[in-house]
Amino acid sequence: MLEFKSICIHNKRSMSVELSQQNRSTTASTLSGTYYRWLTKIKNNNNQEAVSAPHQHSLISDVSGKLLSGQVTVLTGASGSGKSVLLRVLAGLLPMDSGEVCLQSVDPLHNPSYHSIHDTVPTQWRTQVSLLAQRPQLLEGSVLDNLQMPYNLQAHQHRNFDMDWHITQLSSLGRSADFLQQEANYLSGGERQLVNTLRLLQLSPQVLLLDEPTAALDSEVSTQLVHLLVNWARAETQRTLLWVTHDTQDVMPFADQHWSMQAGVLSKVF
Ligand SMILES: Nc1ncnc2c1ncn2[C@@H]1O[C@H](COP(=O)(O)OP(=O)(O)OP(=O)(O)O)[C@@H](O)[C@H]1O
Repeated sequence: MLEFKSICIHNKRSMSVELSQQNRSTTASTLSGTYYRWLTKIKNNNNQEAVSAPHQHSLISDVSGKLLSGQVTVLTGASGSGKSVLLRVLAGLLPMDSGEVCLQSVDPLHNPSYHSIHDTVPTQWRTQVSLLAQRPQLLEGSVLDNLQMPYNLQAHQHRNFDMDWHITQLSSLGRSADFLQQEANYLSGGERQLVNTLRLLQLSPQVLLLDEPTAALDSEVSTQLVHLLVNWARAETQRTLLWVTHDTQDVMPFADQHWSMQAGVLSKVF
């Protein structure tokens, strides 16, 4: 289960205003007279702007929620409303200005443990809370090279690559084992997303954050991928999915929760 509370993120403009205010204060303490009064006036003007228009400077405002184990949560909202920003924060890829994200796990003896994002090494956090990004980055080489790549990383060196598992998943996506030998550089956008998805799923994170995973796929493969992801989530009780999409048709029948993001504010639809 992943719980997040009171997350706030300001955009760069407001951060640069805050920083420049701090710099001006430091400089002003060494000055006096006209220049000091001028600096104070600028500072006050900036403060008035921030007070009169607080939401202009927030990408995410006081956002809280719970992703329960075994559940699929669908997140919708207008373009630019902050959905991807929230996913990146939960994955530990974007720092928050305030708030908490906490992962609850249960060991084989059913003892719960809690890990705060603030106290966990980022690489360790991302082995359990993984983001499937909108624009997949693949390396030069074959599909197989890309799928095997994570096992070179220290965080996954103790795991073994399972070729049979990949062939089974590819078959459910209408692809034969020959797909593994294709050059990643020549893949279509949709095929790149399939490789990216399998590359993450094989590592078995507890929380999977999906940023429009079916956007580049035709409707047949899109339906196949939705089934693959939902089946994957349901295969282990601790897994949970947070699914950002503009196309709810395929995934909504599997949704346990539906959230909506509007201008950085999260609300519950059900
Ligand atoms: N690191 C950042 N610093 C400042 N602004 C950012 C940053 N990342 C995103 N933004 C801005 O935050 C807003 C929300 O972006 P986000 O990518 O979360 O939108 P979205 O809801 O996922 O949209 P879409 O549905 O089109 O993918 C946008 O205006 C974007 O320009």
